[in-house]
Amino acid sequence: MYDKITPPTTGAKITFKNGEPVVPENPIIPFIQGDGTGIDIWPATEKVLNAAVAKAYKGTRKISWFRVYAGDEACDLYGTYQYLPQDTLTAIEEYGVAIKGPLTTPVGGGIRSLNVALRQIFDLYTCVRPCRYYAGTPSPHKTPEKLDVIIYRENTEDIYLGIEWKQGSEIGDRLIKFLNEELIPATPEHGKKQIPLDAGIGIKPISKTGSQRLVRRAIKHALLLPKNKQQVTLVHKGNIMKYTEGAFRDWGYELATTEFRQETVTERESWILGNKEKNANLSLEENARMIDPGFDSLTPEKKAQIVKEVETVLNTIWESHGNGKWKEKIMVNDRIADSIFQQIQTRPDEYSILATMNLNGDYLSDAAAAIVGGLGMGPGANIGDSCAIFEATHGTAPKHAGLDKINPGSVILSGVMMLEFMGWQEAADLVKKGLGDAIANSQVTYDLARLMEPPVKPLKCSEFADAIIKHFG
Ligand SMILES: NC(=O)C1=CN([C@@H]2O[C@H](COP(=O)(O)OP(=O)(O)OC[C@H]3O[C@@H](n4cnc5c(N)ncnc54)[C@H](OP(=O)(O)O)[C@@H]3O)[C@@H](O)[C@H]2O)C=CC1
Ligand SMILES: O=C(O)CCC(=O)C(=O)O
Ligand SMILES: [Mg+2]
Repeated sequence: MYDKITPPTTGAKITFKNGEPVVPENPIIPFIQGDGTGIDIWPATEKVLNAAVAKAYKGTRKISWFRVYAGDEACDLYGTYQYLPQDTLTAIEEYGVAIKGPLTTPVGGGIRSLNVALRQIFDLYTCVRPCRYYAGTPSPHKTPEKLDVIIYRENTEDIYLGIEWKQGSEIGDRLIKFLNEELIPATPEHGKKQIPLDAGIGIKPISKTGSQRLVRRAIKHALLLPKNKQQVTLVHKGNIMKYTEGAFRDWGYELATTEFRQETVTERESWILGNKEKNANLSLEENARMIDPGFDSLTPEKKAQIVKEVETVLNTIWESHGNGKWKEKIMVNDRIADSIFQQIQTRPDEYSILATMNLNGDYLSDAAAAIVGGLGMGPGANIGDSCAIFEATHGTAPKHAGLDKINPGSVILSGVMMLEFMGWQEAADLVKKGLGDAIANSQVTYDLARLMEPPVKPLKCSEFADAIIKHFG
């Protein structure tokens, strides 16, 4: 079945039932060490996860690691350009849950992202990236503890689908000609716009199915959070990209107010209900004026539309959501993407789950990680209906590779997410405690040490792993 790798002789497969993992006591879990600093981070991660499982379950549970290859080391083993060998894909498909270090993607040309390819091949449509603060972590932000968000990033479409044509390529030029001469003139709203003849072209597909399955998972997660964190914010640039990013927002609201009607309230609905609660005699038009500050300057048609919106909300959900009942529901709101970058800094405690499309989520996850300690503290999971691959937010950080220096925190915390996904909460809790206590005792790698006041002597990557294990208690 495999060409150059052999699965462990002990252990069993994780399977999936209705999208949930069914985990044996001794699961076989494939791992990709990764390029660049993967060589430092992976051994540290494996050591910490093994120690936590051994301590939590005293030998009754154990992970059998199965080394599989991707990136540079795959080319070393399988031959030139064999960046993502079939063996690796077969192993991940067979064993269902995997964990990986970072993989290199060249800019401008060369291979497309192996990271993105894995997400697409296994339809891992949800990228989950929690950004939470561990006490004692130095941060450039004054109140990093106020940020506690989980980014739910759509993981398979948007411009990451990778359908692009290089400037000057034959098909790219044909496409521009076709658009300029036929499709754009046939679309009156585009007026006399034309695409520059020397442009590269990329396609940005955002589908209803892709958007709604992502938002569905985000809302399901919100249902499990404490009441004060039960909120999902749809992040988009829909003012500019109306039929892609704007549609993501609309489809998100549509899903929330149909599939989760009893569990959710939208921000606009909460305003309408709240206005009526404060003044039972408020007319529909007065209510409409209060939810839309520019109401009086709108056209009659637009005014009528908003009055109708108010009427529909009051007719359909007053009974289930009115008289303050909406305060017990999951709040679904939306924010423009550029605004959310400043909001997570200026009003971090107002946000909880941020549901995004692929590109916005990529940007936002590095920005949010920076607030809580940097890319060394940014874990992640790529989750589909029958497979999950855990990986950090950061990349290969090549200048630090092989120096036993880099912070393994993000991949270790990705391992924590994997243990939680498997239901091995006791082991996950041990790692979180160990990592939290190591940081609280200023036992940290260079990235955090340099931000501490007064500065502390940094631990090596491997020493940080040992410190975490010592702090299991
Ligand atoms: N999922 C994946 O596998 C990903 C892969 N990549 C790929 O990685 C390669 C390198 O990308 P690059 O843009 O340099 O981004 P990286 O995320 O690899 O690194 C950028 C900088 O972030 C800091 N950093 C990254 N990881 C850590 C860590 N574990 N601990 C502490 N600090 C960290 C370092 O800053 P400093 O030097 O200031 O300390 C580093 O120089 C590219 O080929 C890119 O495509 C990128 C993102 C995700
Ligand atoms: O695949 C890559 O090289 C980059 C991906 C990335 O930045 C991310 O998923 O956060
Ligand atoms: Mg990224």
